[in-house]
Amino acid sequence: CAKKAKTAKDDKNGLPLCRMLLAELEAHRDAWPFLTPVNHKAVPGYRKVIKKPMDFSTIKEKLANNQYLNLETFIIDVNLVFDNCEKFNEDDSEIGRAGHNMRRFFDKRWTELLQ
Ligand SMILES: Cc1ncccc1N[C@@H](C)c1ccc2c(c1)OCCO2
Repeated sequence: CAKKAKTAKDDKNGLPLCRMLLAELEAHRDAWPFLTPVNHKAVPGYRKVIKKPMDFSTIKEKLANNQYLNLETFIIDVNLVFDNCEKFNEDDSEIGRAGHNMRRFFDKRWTELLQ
């Protein structure tokens, strides 16, 4: 059969890379709104507006349970955190700005690591 393309996305190093990237996200000063699931009882409207909640602790759990096929499926969940943030929060707000900062940081890091 055709030799599988060797890229960081699907080779055996994909998952250690995900764990490293997640550790960096969790350690970031602007990670605080994203560390645990949003408590929809404390945040009116959240459950209705955000169809697929995601946060760093849930991603960590999914990594531990081997629920990510490769780096690609991991990146999709990380981007979901930031897309949910943009949908619910004003750009000019504490949480909105934290989301933009975290997305910028993440995009820079995974593209650097993939080169
Ligand atoms: C990412 C996000 N988007 C929209 C709303 C919340 C959150 N984060 C939660 C943890 C959160 C962050 C900050 C809070 C809070 C909850 O509850 C009230 C006090 O301030």
